[in-house]
Amino acid sequence: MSTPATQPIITSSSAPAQPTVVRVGTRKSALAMKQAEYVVSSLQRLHPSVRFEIRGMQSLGDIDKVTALYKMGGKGLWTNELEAGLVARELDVIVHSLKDMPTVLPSGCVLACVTPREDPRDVVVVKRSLQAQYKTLADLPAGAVVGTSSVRRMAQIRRRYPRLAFKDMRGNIDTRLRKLDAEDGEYAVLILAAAGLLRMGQGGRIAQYLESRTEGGGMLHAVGQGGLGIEARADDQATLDLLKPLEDEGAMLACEAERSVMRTLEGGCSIPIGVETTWLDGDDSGKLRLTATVVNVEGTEAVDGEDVEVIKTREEAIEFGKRVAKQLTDNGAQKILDEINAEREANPNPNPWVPA
Ligand SMILES: NCc1[nH]cc(CCC(=O)O)c1CC(=O)O
Repeated sequence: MSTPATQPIITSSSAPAQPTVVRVGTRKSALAMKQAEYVVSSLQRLHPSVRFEIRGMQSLGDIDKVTALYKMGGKGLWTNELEAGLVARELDVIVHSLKDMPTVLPSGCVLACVTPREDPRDVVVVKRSLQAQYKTLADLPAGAVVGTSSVRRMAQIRRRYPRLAFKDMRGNIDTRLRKLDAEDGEYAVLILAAAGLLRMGQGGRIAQYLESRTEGGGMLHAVGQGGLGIEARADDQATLDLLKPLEDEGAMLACEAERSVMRTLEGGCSIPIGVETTWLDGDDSGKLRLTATVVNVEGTEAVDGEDVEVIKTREEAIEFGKRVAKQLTDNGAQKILDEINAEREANPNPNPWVPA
């Protein structure tokens, strides 16, 4: 059979040809656009002959600012439209805040690359007019209002500082800072991710870093916090090859372990879980410590788990995450998870849960 003249000549090399245009999808928020611009400029330097185009898309979570987030389903709220575009081949990659990326991806989609991680910790931001008086959570007087929509953050802080009050706070980072600083505003502090503030050039607003060793009470961050995840189609080898050199292996392994804890525990629903991962004894030891906590909404109960293992591959990271998840369920996390799920089904929860 003769080959029609219009068909490309297939060479013996298995490497797919470089694409000429790569369409990069992202949410349209200022932070998401900044993150996509960072990824695109890094890719552009690596691959000068490829054209990278950013497509900002509004997600359901951005468009509907009224419906309580938990009623909109939680998982995938920020990413469903983008993934539909990826599957339909209208996009070639998606740049996500890893923490907003579901732990289970649509069939045919993969987490292709995790870039170097920004500081994963949560931080305290103090209202401008109170900055001279208060530097840390421990400084705050009884009844001071902490702004956060995250059950994970609220429950962990409430456990250590039961005298503080909590109030929902939604919106993009700039909106939240404006609401915090408003003269007639009721918030004393906000809890935010260091990463978002740093990327938005607002690092100067950070008053206190929260972590497991924070004096007065530890705080574990969200799964994937501070990381950027790049999603692509599993069968798009040419694009996967373009992304490979951007990967930070240490960040990828740590984030895969964190995501595995979450994936193992969550079943059908997102859950309030805090984590912390640390590479021990220098970069080359391969020894990863993973700490995790599951908290109840009231902040009265928490179940903790921790382990150290040598992790060299993605598969090992995922198995490690499963073992820490098992430790959490062995220690009683299932009771907390069942309560959260039962409450969610039974009653339109006045405290919408935001996966932050
Ligand atoms: N929940 C929203 C969200 N998703 C990603 C970030 C920025 C930090 C990051 O990359 O983890 C934020 C803001 C925040 O939690 O303060």
